[in-house]
Formats: sequence, structure tokens, C-alpha cells
Amino acid sequence: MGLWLLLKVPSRSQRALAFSPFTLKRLSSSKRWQARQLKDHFTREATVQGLKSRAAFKLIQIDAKYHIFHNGQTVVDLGYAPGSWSQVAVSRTGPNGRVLGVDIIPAQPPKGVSTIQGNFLDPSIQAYVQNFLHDPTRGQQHCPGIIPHVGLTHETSGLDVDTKNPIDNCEEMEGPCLLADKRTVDVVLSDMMMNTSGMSFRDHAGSMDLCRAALQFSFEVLKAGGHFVCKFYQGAEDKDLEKQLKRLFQKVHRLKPESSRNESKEAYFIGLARKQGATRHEVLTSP
Ligand SMILES: C[S@@+](CC[C@H](N)C(=O)[O-])C[C@H]1O[C@@H](n2cnc3c(N)ncnc32)[C@H](O)[C@@H]1O
Repeated sequence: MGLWLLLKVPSRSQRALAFSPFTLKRLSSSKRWQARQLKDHFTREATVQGLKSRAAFKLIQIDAKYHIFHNGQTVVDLGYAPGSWSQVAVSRTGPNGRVLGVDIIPAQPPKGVSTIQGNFLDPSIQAYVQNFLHDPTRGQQHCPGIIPHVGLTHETSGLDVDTKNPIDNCEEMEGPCLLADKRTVDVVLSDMMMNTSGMSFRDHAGSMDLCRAALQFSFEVLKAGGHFVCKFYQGAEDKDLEKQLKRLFQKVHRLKPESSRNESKEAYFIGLARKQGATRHEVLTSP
């Protein structure tokens, strides 16, 4: 099914029809989960539209509200697997854009997406990602001869695979590893979330670590005027993160998309238009 269908967000009445509480009666919790998946209209609609998961609708709704994407942009999708956000990004930035997904787990990259497998909290992975992005022709959707998939493992060996340790690469470069002209990215997306433990404080703290890593990365790579979308697990520290975001972006919104499950504590920060003159110290120092 073509990605042109991505504009179709299921209507409220369709969703109401899709869910009947009576059908869930007396089911065990795992069966209830399965039934919920089957009945959930976003899940069914994702299948119909050829999307890798219902999570796509969160980004579609965010884009409908804030107009994040344009043709030709470079997008980095942190925590991309299984890849529905990347599918949305490819469809909205192509044919001249490029989309790079990063995830700790291996996944089949969606068409047109370059991917790097690794733990984004590891500085060597971040250095590798920055190296990749520094060359604006790497990973372009329309660029023939480039296999749109890179990785730190050898399983992806092919034309565009750099199998050297990223730290070695840094040491080979002249001057400091962090290049002066490295702000090549228009949009940073982060839907990263580790497996939740059910302990709110712990899940919140883990989510804040991932958000801070995404913010620091955005400080390094986002162009002036660039945008940031970041999932967070709500809790005591999210106000401080919001303050930091306000120092880097002209506008910051907090959103719980309609397609995000009510029982989940997840929400999203949307940072619009990176400020030109924000300093590292003011953005990255905790308030
Ligand atoms: C909710 S899923 C993302 C769904 C994705 N946006 C989509 O539309 O298909 C969260 C992802 O974050 C990834 N993740 C969690 N911690 C990570 C880390 N430290 N580094 C890289 N990826 C991470 C997980 O492996 C998982 O695939």
C-alpha cells in the first residue's frame, strides 16, 4: 500500500465503532492485550496503510499541527525501530531528503532509510552518527549507487558501510572530532524509550537520560531554524527539560497525541525553530 495514504488519520467515529468494552470481558490480561491490538483502530489502520506500527499516527498528528517536514530535509530518527516514524519522514521529505534511523536493536530498515545500530547513550555511537551526517550526500534517498543502510555490525557490509570503529575514525580526522560545520540536520526525532519497568520514577529517570542525549545531539547537529520532536515519560524532571528546550528553540510545545494510549505516561515535546545564538552552556546546563 502506497505511503500517500499517510494523510489519513482514522476519524473519531471509526475509532468508537472499533472498540466495544463488552468483548473484553473475562479475558486474561495477555488476551486482553491481543484483543486491544486487534480492536484498536490505529493498529488496524497502520496495517491497511502499510505502516510498520500505529506509532506513525502520533508523528502524523504532530506534523499536521506543527508542519515539521518539507521536501529535501535531513531527518535523524532516534529509536527508529520498527520504523513507522521513518516511513512518515521518508514520505514527507522525499525524493531529495535523507532519513537516518538509529536504534539499539536490529530492524529491517524501511525503504529509503539509512540505519545505524547502536546504543545512542554511547558517545562513540553519537560520534559515528555525526560523521555520517557531515557528508550531505550520504544516505540521500534519490542517490543511486548508495545502499541506504549502514551499521556498526558486519551484517550490513555493502557499498556505503564504514566498518571502522567510530572512535578510530575520529582520531584519523584532522583537528577536533566535532567539526565546526556540522549542523546539517533539519529535524531530530526521538521516540526512544527503554522497556518500561512499571516503576514510574525509574521509567521517568531513564526517559530523561534519553531525552537529554537527544537534546545534546540536537545542539550539535541541528541547523538554525531546525525542529525537534521528543518522547518523554512524564514526571518530576520534565519541567527542567522544558526550560532547557526553551533556551534552544523559539517555541516549545508539550503534546499528548490522540493516538497515544491514555493509560501511558508518554507525551511529546516539540521544539520549533532552533535559535541561532543559543550557547552550549545555557542549553546544556540543567536549570
Ligand atoms: C517506541 S519504540 C520507537 C517506535 C518508532 N518511532 C516507530 O515509529 O516505529 C522505541 C525505540 O527506542 C529504542 N531505544 C531505546 N533505548 C535506546 C538507546 N539507548 N539507543 C537507541 N535506541 C534506543 C528501542 O529499541 C525502541 O526500538
